[in-house]
Amino acid sequence: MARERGEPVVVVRQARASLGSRPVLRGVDLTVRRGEVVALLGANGSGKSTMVRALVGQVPLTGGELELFGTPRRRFRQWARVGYMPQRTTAASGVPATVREVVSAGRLARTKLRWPGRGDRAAVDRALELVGMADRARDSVNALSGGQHQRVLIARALAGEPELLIMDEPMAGVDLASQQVLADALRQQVARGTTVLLVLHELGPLEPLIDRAVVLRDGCVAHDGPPPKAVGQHALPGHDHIHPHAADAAEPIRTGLLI
Ligand SMILES: Nc1ncnc2c1ncn2[C@@H]1O[C@H](COP(=O)(O)OP(=O)(O)OP(=O)(O)O)[C@@H](O)[C@H]1O
Repeated sequence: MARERGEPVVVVRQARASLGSRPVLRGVDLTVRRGEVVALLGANGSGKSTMVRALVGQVPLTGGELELFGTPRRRFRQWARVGYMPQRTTAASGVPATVREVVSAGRLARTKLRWPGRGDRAAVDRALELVGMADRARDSVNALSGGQHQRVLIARALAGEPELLIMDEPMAGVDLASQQVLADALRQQVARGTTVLLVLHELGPLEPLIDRAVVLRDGCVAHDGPPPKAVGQHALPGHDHIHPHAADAAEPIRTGLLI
């Protein structure tokens, strides 16, 4: 893809972090430049969520450095420039809120204490349109399916019109039709120049959007380069090419990146 590459938006240098007594990040290097769409891949427990949670300040580093928009993370305050979608949670959290209210919360870093204006409402409308939830705006989030919750959480991240979008497994538990809707929403966002860092298990319908894949293994970077070409499980580096019908399939061929 021939998008203009700009200055680094995310810089991670030799990041180290522990959860409890377990070292989870063991010297991660990662750079995402303006306009890039980077997928963070890796097996369960390889440290992907911990890496993006460290970026948004939810996990402290025990070593190394993080920068957002050229500013060291601990001094970074411009959170309106960053949209974060956490790993699958429910948008409901027991609070009786409408879809529109949850998505509007994505504007808070921009509106701060002022009353939301026309521009804010337009941004919320656009985000709801993008994920195909405009007709559900007045519904309670408690009445949504899992995939619809994901759409609402993505709309909440988009509503803030962030320059950098960080998403942790946005496609988890989402059916193929919804994945396509979300991929289209993301494509439109990327066309507007948004930089994206995504934690993914497989590339799926997002594959054409991904510029680069960074694969973590045991808290270290095992691969940083072009994304795998094919779609689905077979697309993942490290997928064991073993098939039940294969005559001598005793030894799986490991390409070695995920496991
Ligand atoms: N609160 C915690 N306390 C202790 N260890 C934790 C905690 N949260 C996660 N871990 C461990 O940290 C490691 C990395 O977890 P992380 O969630 O970053 O992995 P991941 O690559 O995102 O995995 P997944 O694909 O399963 O979401 C795992 O071994 C996990 O068991």
